[in-house]
Amino acid sequence: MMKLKSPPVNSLSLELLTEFAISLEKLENNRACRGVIITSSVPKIFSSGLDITEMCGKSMEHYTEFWRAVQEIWLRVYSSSMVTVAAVNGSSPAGGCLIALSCDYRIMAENPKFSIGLNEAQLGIVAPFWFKDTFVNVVGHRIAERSLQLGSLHSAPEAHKLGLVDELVPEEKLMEKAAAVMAQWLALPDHARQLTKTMMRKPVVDRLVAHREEDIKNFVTFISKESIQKSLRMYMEMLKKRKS
Ligand SMILES: CCCCC/C=C\CCC/C=C/CC(=O)SCCNC(=O)CCNC(=O)[C@H](O)C(C)(C)COP(=O)(O)OP(=O)(O)OC[C@H]1O[C@@H](n2cnc3c(N)ncnc32)[C@H](O)[C@@H]1OP(=O)(O)O
Repeated sequence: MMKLKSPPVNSLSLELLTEFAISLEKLENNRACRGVIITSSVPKIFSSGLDITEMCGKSMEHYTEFWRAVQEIWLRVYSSSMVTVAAVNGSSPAGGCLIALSCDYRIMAENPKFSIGLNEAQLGIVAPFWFKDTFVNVVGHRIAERSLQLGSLHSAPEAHKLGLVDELVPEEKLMEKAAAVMAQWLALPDHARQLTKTMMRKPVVDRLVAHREEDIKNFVTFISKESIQKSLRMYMEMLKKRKS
């Protein structure tokens, strides 16, 4: 099991992304480890997505390093040879949702206060093509398009209805259910499951691998624009105001 632990809200900072990638690599290289459940040890939050402070007021070099780390974590989770189950035990906007979408199966706590989705448009930013492709592969083109254009965050019941999560279970049963799903998936021979997973996901993975440097350049150019920086600053202010 891998538990995201970066209070208060599990923002995906460069440090957390780097630790996450190293832990995944260790598991991937351990022949005895055939599956991983990804969850959070922060109450009510799976992950608040990418750490916005990493994308605000920093240098081009920093944005480059940060975006490479974001790409890396997606590549590792999405193309993992292990069975990956997301036990979504709290809200999961944007980058947090991407991690869940990149797993093989998603189980979410059935709490209507928890929400999940790719809400980038609400921040005035655009989800890159590989976020979009991952989303489309889970929910289909029409639902993904509407949800992305509106930057929707869906309540747990709504997310289940749309197919964004596979199952809802009472909060106290989440880990038990995740273990049961893992056992079901691990009952199959690894090689057949792995080859099938690769067949389904390879085109999307290959697309980023082929355009990785271009994608970094696009991100750095986009995020460095003063208008985008202003939107991000306003969003952070809104988060702080909402609190007080
Ligand atoms: C055309 C070419 C295109 C190329 C473009 C390429 C790429 C651009 C796309 C980049 C992709 C970005 C994806 C992302 O993940 S962006 C992040 C999106 N995340 C969010 O919108 C979530 C925001 N947070 C929340 O909604 C809430 O915090 C919450 C997660 C629901 C939790 O609520 P609550 O428990 O009430 O906690 P607070 O709101 O009080 O937060 C506590 C604390 O944490 C700070 N914070 C929250 N989220 C983030 C974050 N993502 N990054 C950094 N900091 C965050 C919040 O400001 C509070 O701080 P203070 O205690 O200091 O006030």
